[in-house]
Amino acid sequence: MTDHAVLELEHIGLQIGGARILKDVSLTVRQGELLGVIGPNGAGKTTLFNVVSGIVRPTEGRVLLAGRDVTGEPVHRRADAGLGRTFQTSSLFPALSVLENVRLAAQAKLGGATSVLRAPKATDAASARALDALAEVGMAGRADRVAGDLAHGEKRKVEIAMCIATEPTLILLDEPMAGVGSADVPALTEVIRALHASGRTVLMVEHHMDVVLGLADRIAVMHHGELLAADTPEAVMANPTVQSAYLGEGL
Ligand SMILES: Nc1ncnc2c1ncn2[C@@H]1O[C@H](COP(=O)(O)OP(=O)(O)OP(=O)(O)O)[C@@H](O)[C@H]1O
Repeated sequence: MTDHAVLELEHIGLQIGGARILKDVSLTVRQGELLGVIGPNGAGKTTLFNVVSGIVRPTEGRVLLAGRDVTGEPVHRRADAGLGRTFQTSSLFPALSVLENVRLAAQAKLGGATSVLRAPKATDAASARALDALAEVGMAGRADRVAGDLAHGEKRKVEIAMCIATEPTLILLDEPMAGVGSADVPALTEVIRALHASGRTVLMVEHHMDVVLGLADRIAVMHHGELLAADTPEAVMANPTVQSAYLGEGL
């Protein structure tokens, strides 16, 4: 991990109608860091992710990617700037093969897919990148399978491969364990651990506390739209404010 800030959230606020969904959230993600975001249901975690990726524009504050203010920029410009994201629900094309799914993601980033002259070369580069990404998540052996036929945990791995095929500088994982059977959680956890070990920067919302505690360098705790704490897993678990926010919710 370095001190270089990949993402900076400065005093983020979001007001929708009379409701204050996010309140003065300031947070920095450093290069190579895995930062877990936790909080009870409705705390504002997904909304915060949407602010980072550009789906939702905050009513207050700034979002900086690698020091550049992207607050007013749309989703695709942030993707061009190095932001990669997975979603809570599956984003795979079920009728296409695993490789085709990942290649489409790589092609979208490499460009050239719409150019007749550059298409073959771009396709080769995209295929190579897609195979590398599949190997990284342990799915190279499944490249020719129809995506819709995969087990849920495997689909999640392919979605992560699609994300890394775009070579992002910051990866947002939105509840990567959502819908994954408990038997598949350890393998998926290891995929995320390996992503982090390879030096990638990851911001992850996850309800599975064991997973977050086992993977994160730091944990940010959201509650009622506020950031209660952002600290090491040990410090967060020992924090009385965090404990009371989770009272009755089984921290
Ligand atoms: N567009 C919107 N209009 C009104 N309220 C909204 C909107 N988007 C989110 N909210 C509210 O903001 C709060 C935070 O929602 P959010 O989905 O970000 O929470 P969360 O921490 O991700 O919850 P969960 O863990 O259940 O996914 C909730 O009370 C939600 O109802």
